[in-house]
Amino acid sequence: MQMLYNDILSAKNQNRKLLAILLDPDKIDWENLELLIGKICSSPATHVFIGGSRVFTDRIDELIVEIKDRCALPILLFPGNPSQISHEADGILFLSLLSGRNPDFLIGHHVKAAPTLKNSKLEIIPTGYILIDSGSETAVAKVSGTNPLSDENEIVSTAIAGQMLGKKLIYLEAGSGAKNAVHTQIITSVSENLDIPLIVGGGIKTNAGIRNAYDAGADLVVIGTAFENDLNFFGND
Ligand SMILES: CC(C)=CCC/C(C)=C/CC/C(C)=C/CC/C(C)=C/COP(=O)(O)OP(=O)(O)O
Ligand SMILES: O=P(O)(O)OC[C@@H](O)CO
Ligand SMILES: [Mg+2]
Repeated sequence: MQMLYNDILSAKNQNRKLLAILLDPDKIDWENLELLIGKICSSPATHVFIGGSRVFTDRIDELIVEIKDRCALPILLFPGNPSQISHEADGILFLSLLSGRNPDFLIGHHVKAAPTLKNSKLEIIPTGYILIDSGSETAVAKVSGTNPLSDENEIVSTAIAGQMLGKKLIYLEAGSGAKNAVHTQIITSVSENLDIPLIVGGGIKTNAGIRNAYDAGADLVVIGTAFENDLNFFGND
């Protein structure tokens, strides 16, 4: 049963906006984990995403178990490669980097991960991942050796192709800590051309930035760096 996906879909249909906090397992302050989890639980977040373009720690399982012990939010893996798969999570954004032409990130990592995922209880959500130019080179561009897109027509066409390929979500990514978030005009054009839910993330630094992304047509917004830097971010304006 596609519980997680059905919830995202019904939220979209009811215009109920969703918010994910992205945790990079390498950047966890383990001494203050309880505080972090408390802040996540009392935040407006509806989901927790876990991942990074590169992750070196072997404590992903432990991190997820700790969060699940204290917090009821669904946990979705957001992996840069197959080494980040944890069976403790609820689901996985099975990302294909549609903005690039690197076969490893279009299908190669997926082939490697498939046997493990087939034997797991993780809910698998095929996701078209589109890297958008945000003013400077991002970690995703570096690890994948691909260029971000900047042309609006190409971005919209890529998103439509993703939906036609059967992706269940489209994710417009400016890159973690990006100088500029995805432009509202791009979010609107893409959302008007899609039936499936639209995720937007990267470089959103204020609560007003979250609202702008929602108003432009994002169904789910991802916040990583701003929350990492300030655990009271969601109390600010
Ligand atoms: C199918 C499996 C198992 C993996 C898919 C692999 C693909 C196609 C990934 C897409 C490209 C990619 C490298 C995505 C990483 C997404 C991510 C978690 C970004 C988070 O931010 P970071 O790039 O780690 O930022 P920092 O450098 O600030 O930590
Ligand atoms: O860290 P930030 O800039 O919030 O980006 C979140 C996420 O979209 C990155 O993959
Ligand atoms: Mg990272």
